[in-house]
Amino acid sequence: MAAPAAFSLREVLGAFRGCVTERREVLLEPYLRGWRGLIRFLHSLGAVFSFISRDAEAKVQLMEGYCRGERRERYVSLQAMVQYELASGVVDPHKRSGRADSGCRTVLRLHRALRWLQLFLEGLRTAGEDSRPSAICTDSYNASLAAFHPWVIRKAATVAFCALPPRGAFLEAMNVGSAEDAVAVLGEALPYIRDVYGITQELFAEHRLLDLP
Ligand SMILES: CCCCCCCC/C=C\CCCCCCCC(=O)N[C@@H](COP(=O)(O)O)[C@H](O)/C=C/CCCCCCCCCCCCC
Repeated sequence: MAAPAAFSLREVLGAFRGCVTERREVLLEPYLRGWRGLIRFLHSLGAVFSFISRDAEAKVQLMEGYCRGERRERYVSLQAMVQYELASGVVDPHKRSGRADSGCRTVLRLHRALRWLQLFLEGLRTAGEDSRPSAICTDSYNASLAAFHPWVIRKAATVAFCALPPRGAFLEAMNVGSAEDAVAVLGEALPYIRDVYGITQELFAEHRLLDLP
């Protein structure tokens, strides 16, 4: 069997660039492809991150199942998915209980993680050469995802972040050339990630889906 292709930041950039349509809809196929690329990168960082990649992978897989399933036309975009799952009662923003496998709930977890990613990449791009990815990652996590995680996950995540390589090695692992090249590609990728995050946030807020249990 062929070895999985190496991570490239350009692929992730391409996926997130292809997410938003002219009508400002977020397409699920490239969205999940972007996540697949990120998970691949996480694998390359070692087994200490596997509890994180397993969770992200399970969520992406669940969504891929919907995108290829019987109701795939309902899962072409986030907007179509929200409309369908609300109309069919798969999710109900007024009830505390809800289906743990709904698309809206699953995307909400990825969406919150996208905010972490945005902060982390912004930090990596703008911090000085002596900065440590572990510190930037911890700060970005505390400012975003941590609020949604119980103590034990926060603790495990913070310990794992300490294993991140130094900035130079981290940027080179993105496979776009030198650390300077990687910083330039991050600068290109960030507006697309920000846009996808902003549209999703607005959509979920409009339908009161930001607190789905
Ligand atoms: C552009 C390349 C450079 C950056 C590369 C970053 C690669 C990151 C890849 C994946 C990010 C992980 C996404 C994690 C999704 C977590 C979703 C979540 O919040 N799940 C929790 C709640 O789910 P339910 O129980 O409600 O179903 C779940 O409890 C979480 C469990 C695992 C721990 C999650 C810790 C998240 C830390 C995020 C930082 C990742 C650190 C990567 C270091 C570069």
